[in-house]
Amino acid sequence: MTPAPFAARLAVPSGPLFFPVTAFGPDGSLDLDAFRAHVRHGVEAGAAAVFACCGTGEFHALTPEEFEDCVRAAVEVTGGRVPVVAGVGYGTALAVRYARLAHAAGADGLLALPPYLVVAGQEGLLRHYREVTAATPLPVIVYQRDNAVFTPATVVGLARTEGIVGLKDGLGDLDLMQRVISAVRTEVPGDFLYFNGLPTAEQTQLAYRALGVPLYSSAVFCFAPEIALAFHRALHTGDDTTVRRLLDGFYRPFVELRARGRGYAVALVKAGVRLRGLDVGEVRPPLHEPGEDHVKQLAQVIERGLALLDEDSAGDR
Ligand SMILES: O=C([O-])C(=O)C[C@H](O)[C@@H](O)C(=O)[O-]
Repeated sequence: MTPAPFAARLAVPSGPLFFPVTAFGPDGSLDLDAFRAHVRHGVEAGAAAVFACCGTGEFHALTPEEFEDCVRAAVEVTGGRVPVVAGVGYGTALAVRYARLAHAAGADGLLALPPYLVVAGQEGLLRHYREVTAATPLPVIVYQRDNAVFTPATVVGLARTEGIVGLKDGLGDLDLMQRVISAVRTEVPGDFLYFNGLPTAEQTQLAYRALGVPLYSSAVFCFAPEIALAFHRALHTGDDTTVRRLLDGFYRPFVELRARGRGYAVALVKAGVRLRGLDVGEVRPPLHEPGEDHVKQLAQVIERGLALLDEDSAGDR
């Protein structure tokens, strides 16, 4: 059976979008076995797509060889059950190189991270993403955040580019997002995918959904797939009581803890995966490990989140 085109497979996701961490051994080298186990667990738990080597996957800390090995491992483990999207980034030449490596490794699509370091104008940004997209036949999702923030006109330009299928927003400016969605809807025929890509996107997903953005990334899915799945299900079935219970009892404390340290967006997620029993190692510099006290608090937050699910099923009985 020919798999449905990439955008159609993502448009109505059957579960959370999974951004796995990348596993490292005690000496800091890549641990592909642990990475495979992490990806396998996520796909079997119900991920709708695997976004390998993105922000949560420490793209910035991987050599091109490690990147290719990880993407290939994710593709093998996933076995076509759900799409594998690989992060690509840095300046145009390197981003093109990563895109080709991802293509060679069998990825189904690319997430284009912001270009490295410079703050560029709209014209240069558009050219950058067009060149990266032209490098392979893979569909590309452009990730808006930090130094890559687009005007509605630029997103119209991106959406008109053959191969660019969507925009993932990590900025959180709802007024801008509304204008972007309106401009693309008015000026570009066909579907364009939008993703809420803010850290712990569940926290803001009610607002994004109201704008017409049904898709969101989930870092929580890495270490508490039960909670991420319950939230996803509740959101999609209109179970507002569960949505609110998880937001109040789990997501808010997690978001607040995640804001306590620089780099916790990744380091705390990795600590969560270890707490749940899979040794994916530590983050690589320049990130650093969370303090012991914060890891303890994370364990409590996870425990409380899991207990909320028990309350939920007890209520069903
Ligand atoms: O590049 C990345 O890893 C992401 O943007 C996805 C994350 O899951 C993000 O939603 C987060 O950190 O919560």
